[in-house]
Amino acid sequence: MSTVPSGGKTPRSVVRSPALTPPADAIAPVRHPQAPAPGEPIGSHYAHCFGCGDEQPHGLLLQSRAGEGVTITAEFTVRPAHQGAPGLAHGGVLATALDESLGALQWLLRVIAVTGKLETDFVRPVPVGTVLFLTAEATAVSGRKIFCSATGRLGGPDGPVAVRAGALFVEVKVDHFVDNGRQEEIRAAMADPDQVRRARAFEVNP
Ligand SMILES: CCCCC/C=C\C/C=C\C/C=C\C/C=C/CCCC(=O)SCCNC(=O)CCNC(=O)[C@H](O)C(C)(C)COP(=O)(O)OP(=O)(O)OC[C@H]1O[C@@H](n2cnc3c(N)ncnc32)[C@H](O)[C@@H]1OP(=O)(O)O
Repeated sequence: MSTVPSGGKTPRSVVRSPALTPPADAIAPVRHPQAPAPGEPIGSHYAHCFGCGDEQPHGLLLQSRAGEGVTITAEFTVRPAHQGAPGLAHGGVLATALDESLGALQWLLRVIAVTGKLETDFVRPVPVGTVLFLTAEATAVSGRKIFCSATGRLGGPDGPVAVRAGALFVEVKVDHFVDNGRQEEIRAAMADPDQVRRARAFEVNP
């Protein structure tokens, strides 16, 4: 019989697909001079975002803070709306939390990017009521490609690892959203000066 506690897993090395390995000529990510200071909260990029928006009552309401270098920390409280099995978070919701925390790195790089690839490891079940403590880090940049990884821990920043992700984000222009988003929401976003300012600020780099 295993001595591993219920729900626990022996740590194993993470194997990522080749697309998540930066090429030899990739460079280290550079923290933008106007990035929020370490410890500063990173606001929602869009009020209707399922990951961080406060106008999504069943969303994750994930809250992020800037860390040192090109890192962020984030917290997500698992609520009953996020269940997959009785009393446990849905894996897709946990993937969303990882995706959103990785997305928040954009505030430190000051580029707009979308997830091209997201690889997730579900290490431990995450009960409803858990506060998932996430860290995310940009690890390399190659042209428009941003390589990054994230980890989610149960109950505290030093809690047991529950989820991990490796990801590739691809830099895009604001037009990516304008050209592809449903017109109703794009029109509303464009009519909101704060939203437009937020988006345009990312397109002007020193
Ligand atoms: C007015 C409204 C404005 C709203 C925005 C406002 C503010 C934004 C500010 C801040 C944002 C802050 C936080 C955001 C937080 C969000 C977190 C959630 C993020 C998401 O949840 S976002 C949704 C899911 N996401 C998508 O909806 C993407 C759909 N997709 C596409 O739109 C295209 O697919 C795209 C653009 C990815 C690439 O298309 P493309 O034509 O531009 O470029 P291309 O294909 O050439 O790829 C270039 C290089 O990336 C490699 N590459 C690409 N994809 C790969 C893959 N899957 N695996 C391996 N490599 C891949 C290629 O191999 C090539 O590599 P190489 O250069 O070496 O050849």
